[in-house]
Amino acid sequence: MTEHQIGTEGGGSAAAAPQVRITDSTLRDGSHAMAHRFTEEQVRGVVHALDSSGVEVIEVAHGDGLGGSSFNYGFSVQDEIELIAAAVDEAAQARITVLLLPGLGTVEDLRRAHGAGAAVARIATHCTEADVSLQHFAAARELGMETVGFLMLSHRLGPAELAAQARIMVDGGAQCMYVVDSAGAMMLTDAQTRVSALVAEIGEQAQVGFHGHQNLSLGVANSALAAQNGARQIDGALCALGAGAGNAPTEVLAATFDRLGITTGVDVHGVQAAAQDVVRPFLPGLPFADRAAIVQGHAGVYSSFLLHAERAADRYGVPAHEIRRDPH
Ligand SMILES: CC[C@H](O)CC(=O)C(=O)O
Ligand SMILES: [Mn+2]
Repeated sequence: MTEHQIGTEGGGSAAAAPQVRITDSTLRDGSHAMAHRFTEEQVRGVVHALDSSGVEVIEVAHGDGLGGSSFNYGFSVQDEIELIAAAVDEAAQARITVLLLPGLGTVEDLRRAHGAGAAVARIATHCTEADVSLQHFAAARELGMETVGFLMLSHRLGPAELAAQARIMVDGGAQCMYVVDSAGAMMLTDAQTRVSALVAEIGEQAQVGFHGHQNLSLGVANSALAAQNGARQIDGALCALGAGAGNAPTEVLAATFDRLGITTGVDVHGVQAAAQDVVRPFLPGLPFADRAAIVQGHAGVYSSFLLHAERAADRYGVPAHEIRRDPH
């Protein structure tokens, strides 16, 4: 085992801080699969269930982040600041996080989210564009928020180049840097080598995280390998609700980490109940690796394009998987 590996052999007493922090993104990434139609009642139900299961960080925003509600990306049915405030009100111990894509969301949006009680700011850029996030990290730190950097479509850069982009965000104020498999395209070694490279580059100053999608059904396996290679923050969503074939399911991550001896502080049975009894009843359909989602994972196409491809498929009578044609 290396110094970054964890699990049964690494120990961890009952009183110790969890080895991995699970951030649940049902109410943000899951918003893509809901066509951004979350209601306050649904938000309160999900937050209550996650919070009472010990999930420490819960993400709430439009699927494309703060300010995403628009003609281009799809309008939210209820204003995201109202949903954030409801989530903050409902949570007894969990902190609410928001995602912001510079250019889509603004520093002013971040201030509003902070004003509604959001405590963690996750700033996301394409994996080659870390430098566009600097003013947003500065603003988040000034507001006293915890900061996380999100390098989207991380499969598009090799480990060393990705680590160099992570370094830019850490120097700008990020306290954790995520390897983000937006397309669910990463093979097992892709996730391992990228997480290891980030740990080597920024591990002294910041944590490393992993966000996996299920397009090739590797989100959970990649998340487990990420944790075993030094990632300390891992994302999930109840019932896998998320863009493309969905995210690594929170309830499966919790059970898998438990079996691996990796502590998360999450009640394994509580999140299963949250998925089955709270989220499943309002799902429009179960996230699934159908043909269009597999094509997306195979070709490395952004998962949030699925909804738009499906709408275009309906409109123009062309199969969604052909719109996102696989170059391989
Ligand atoms: C548009 C934001 C995006 O959905 C962020 C994310 O979750 C990802 O890249 O996977
Ligand atoms: Mn995602």
